[in-house]
Amino acid sequence: MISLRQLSMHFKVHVKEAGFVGSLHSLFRRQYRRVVAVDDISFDIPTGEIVGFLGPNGAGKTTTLKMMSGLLHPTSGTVTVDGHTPHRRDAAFLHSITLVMGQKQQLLWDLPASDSFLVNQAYYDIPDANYRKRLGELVELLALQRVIDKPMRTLSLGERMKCELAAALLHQPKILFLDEPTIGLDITMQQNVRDFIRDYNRLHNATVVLTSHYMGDIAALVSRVIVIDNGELAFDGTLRELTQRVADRKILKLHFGTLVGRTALERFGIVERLDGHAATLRVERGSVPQIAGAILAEFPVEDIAIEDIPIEDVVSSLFAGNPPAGAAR
Ligand SMILES: Nc1ncnc2c1ncn2[C@@H]1O[C@H](COP(=O)(O)OP(=O)(O)OP(=O)(O)O)[C@@H](O)[C@H]1O
Repeated sequence: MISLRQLSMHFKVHVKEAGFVGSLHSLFRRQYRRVVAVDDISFDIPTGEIVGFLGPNGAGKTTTLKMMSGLLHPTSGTVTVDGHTPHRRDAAFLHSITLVMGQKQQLLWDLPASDSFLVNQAYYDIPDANYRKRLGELVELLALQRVIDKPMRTLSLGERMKCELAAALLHQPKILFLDEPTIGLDITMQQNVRDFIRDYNRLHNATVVLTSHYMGDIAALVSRVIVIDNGELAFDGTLRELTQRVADRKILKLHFGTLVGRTALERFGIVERLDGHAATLRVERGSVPQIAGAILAEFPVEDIAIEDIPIEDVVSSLFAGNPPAGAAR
């Protein structure tokens, strides 16, 4: 179980004055600005859950992950991970977690991954038999057979990411902090990494906390999303609840018995698509029953379906800096 209580992180940032004279000034009279990266966040994550962190750039997601994995000491509040206080970084805690940062490579560039794996074996004190078994499983699951003996610098981005994941999981952590694990990967490789994370979660009942800008990762993996905006908790619930709360519109998919003109349909909502007898309309959520009724009365409708706004659209509006209205759970 991971528990955050009123967790905050403030950074003190040196403010430099502009120009040469300003730089001189700053040398003698240093001025600081406070950046509130995380502001009074509380939530619990039970063992075995996969949680997605969403929010615009600079919202505080990575800072929260760093506090949960013990890289940063919170300014105030508490975080406990399976009873450990992360920033104390005691051995039992370090053995139970892993942190993978998609933007930051941790394996040595000039060495093959197999050498870095041995370093991790020594660091985590993994007995030989266990090491060979786990490595075998990871190499198999991630299809790394032809990759691990080549120097990292000769590998593709996707191959490097898979090696990073293998190295990060050799000690079989129960808690995975994954910061943009699929960044820069092509679609097939993203899918492979996603499948792998899901399998690992099921196999080991591992808790996974994930940030990603890729909707595919979120939709495929997480049962719960936590939205952070401007350092604050903006939403905590399921993807479906998020869609319902954020989207003030719904989609009407219609199939008509005859051709229907665009202008006739525009009276009811935004026409997203009109293709022969098929049309897609975006309509106000609250007016769906009246609009559907009026369309059915006016046109020869053969089929009608009412759907939520695609989750991709919901999330891209979050990343565009329009946080969901409504209080956190
Ligand atoms: N070491 C630091 N010193 C000063 N400010 C920092 C530091 N680390 C993060 N920040 C600031 O804290 C805020 C939150 O940053 P953070 O990296 O946690 O956001 P994020 O949600 O992970 O963003 P992104 O999606 O772009 O990775 C930002 O304003 C960032 O500039």
